[in-house]
Amino acid sequence: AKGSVVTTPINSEDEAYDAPVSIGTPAQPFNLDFDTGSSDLWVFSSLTPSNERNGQNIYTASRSSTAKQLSGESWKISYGDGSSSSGLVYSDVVTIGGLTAAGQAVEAASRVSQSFTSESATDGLVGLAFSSINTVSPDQQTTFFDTVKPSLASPVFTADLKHQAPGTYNFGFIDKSAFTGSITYTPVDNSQGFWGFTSTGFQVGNNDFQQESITGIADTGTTLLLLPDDVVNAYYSSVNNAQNDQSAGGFTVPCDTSLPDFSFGVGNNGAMITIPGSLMNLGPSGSGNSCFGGLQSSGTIGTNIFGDVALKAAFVVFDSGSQGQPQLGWASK
Ligand SMILES: O=C(Cc1ccccc1)Nn1cnc2ccccc21
Repeated sequence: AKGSVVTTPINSEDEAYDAPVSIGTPAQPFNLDFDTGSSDLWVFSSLTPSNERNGQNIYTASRSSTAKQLSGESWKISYGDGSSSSGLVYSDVVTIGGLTAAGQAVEAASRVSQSFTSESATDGLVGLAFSSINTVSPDQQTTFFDTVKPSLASPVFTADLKHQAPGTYNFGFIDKSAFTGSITYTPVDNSQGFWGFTSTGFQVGNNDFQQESITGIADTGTTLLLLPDDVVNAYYSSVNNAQNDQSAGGFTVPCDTSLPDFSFGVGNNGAMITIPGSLMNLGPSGSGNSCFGGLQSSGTIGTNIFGDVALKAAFVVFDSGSQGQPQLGWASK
């Protein structure tokens, strides 16, 4: 089987990307954030207090003839940015891009934190990291990808995010028309449950390539590209009037400045993904006439994060192991 679903930026800053998902019988429609940085499929629900909702679609299990509560099961998740949600668990039919997962764990929120409430465009998340970090307790559940994997023509999914334009998540196949050149594969360390890999280094504009092992995760659920301070300083030191403005939350640049490209190395054959300078500006920072940089410090996080700013410059293959070992494939587009 194969699936293909269109994913769309939720706002003019490409802050996150939603895609349509149907849950239950008859189908209840949702717009969910596909997140390769977590492994819970959760939705706003009839359990979510009305003062924590803001127009989101809600899942009502009692209206689905195929919903079954997983008794005694619950979930509770917190994300790196401090946001969180928790609730109860049902199994139900979940359809994404023509692919149907019967008996998928659907995590119904009985509470959500403020940033989820205020993001009215997003009704929840589809976790696409490894099932080893799914939070359902006492019986851990599988991600949508793991649930449908046995039925897929190939145990892969791909992410093709775009700047201010619809992109695509495909399941079970690689669309050769979606990228240029060849795909460079690199091994994945999934010991922490993420799509972890090591980039071989970086390049600012047309300067020399800087060889530096940069270990991080490919995370569609994170907006920014979060890298070590030496990389971030090398980039912004090449931008006139760039400044690290704590009141803005990081590096800002003058909004009318053309920015250098930023490239990062993948694989052991010298391949690079190049983020055009235009995509390194995320728009007004909220203070002064400065704009917020798409590259920021991973500082105290403990890992580097190749978020949407990086991923939207590439066609990315999340390969769970057609060769036994999970791997990430990177291609330009
Ligand atoms: O939380 C983060 C970014 C982050 C910030 C600081 C430390 C570590 C990571 N991304 N993310 C990934 N999936 C998410 C889902 C919801 C909210 C944020 C999400």
